[in-house]
Amino acid sequence: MLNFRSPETTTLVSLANAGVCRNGKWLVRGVDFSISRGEIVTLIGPNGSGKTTTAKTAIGVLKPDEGHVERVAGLRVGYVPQKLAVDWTLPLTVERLMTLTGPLKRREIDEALAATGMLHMAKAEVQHLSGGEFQRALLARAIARKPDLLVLDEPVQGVDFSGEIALYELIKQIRNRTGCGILLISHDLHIVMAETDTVVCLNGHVCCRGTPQVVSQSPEYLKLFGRRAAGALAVYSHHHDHTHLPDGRVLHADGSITESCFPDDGHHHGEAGNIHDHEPDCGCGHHTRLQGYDGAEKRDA
Ligand SMILES: Nc1ncnc2c1ncn2[C@@H]1O[C@H](COP(=O)(O)OP(=O)(O)OP(=O)(O)O)[C@@H](O)[C@H]1O
Repeated sequence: MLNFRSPETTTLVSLANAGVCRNGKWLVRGVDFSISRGEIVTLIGPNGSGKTTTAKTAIGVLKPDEGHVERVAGLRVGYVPQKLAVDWTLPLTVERLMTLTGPLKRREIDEALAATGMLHMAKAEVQHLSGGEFQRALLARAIARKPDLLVLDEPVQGVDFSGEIALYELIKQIRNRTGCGILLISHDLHIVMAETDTVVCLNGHVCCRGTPQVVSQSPEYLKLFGRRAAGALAVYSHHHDHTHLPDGRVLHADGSITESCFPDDGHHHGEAGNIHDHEPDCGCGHHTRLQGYDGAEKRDA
């Protein structure tokens, strides 16, 4: 297998202090990360935290209003958007979906459908596909033009647990076979694809980042999710020093509340990677978003 993490690996995209502003409001700000060939970067964060905005900025669909984005010359991007503007009242087969936005050779269509296990469904109507089949069809469409970078915006949405594991295994196979870089947006705040090299946690800015803590060795995890899941999924443990309240204001560790984050927010005291083990009620903004704001006593110390 190729050594994807060697230091000489090509950087495909890098963002430095990137920010996007609309109607006087910063949608994301101060975003730094890069994606290299063969690398998997996963963006997580609550709804509206700027994941899609960041991904679109990385691939050049949006221009940053501050900071810089650099892309390797001639970068080919395969993009699976979160939502697809398709008129569902019109008949549309899987193979027609493949060429909606540009021509492909028969061989390219068949190869991509075969790689995603969808060749037998080439003539099926897209409207009738299951959630997992639909995501596979979108993946086939994205890989057909042999991208250097694959951007997948919530590729496991509408897919059950076992379908999610199968999709992550497929994404891993695509990375291993083609060596492309992958930017993945995850709908889950704590469970990410096990192969993820770097998790970037957004909440209008980079709250924290690091490697997921691979738990496949843990007997408790194996008991809970089974061996197959342990190979595909990993837990990203993280811990924030402030909480984003439902009304958009920010509750800080000292109990003060401000309209927005401080420049140094999201960073922990001293250690590399900002990764800590934590309890489900550690008080990071994500939990309070999920569970409802329940007071200052659950804030980080
Ligand atoms: N063109 C725009 N003009 C104004 N606001 C926008 C625009 N695009 C996105 N937003 C806002 O920016 C914020 C970030 O949106 P974005 O879609 O990037 O978040 P997200 O983290 O991907 O969310 P989700 O998990 O719900 O998909 C949201 O509050 C959204 O309403």
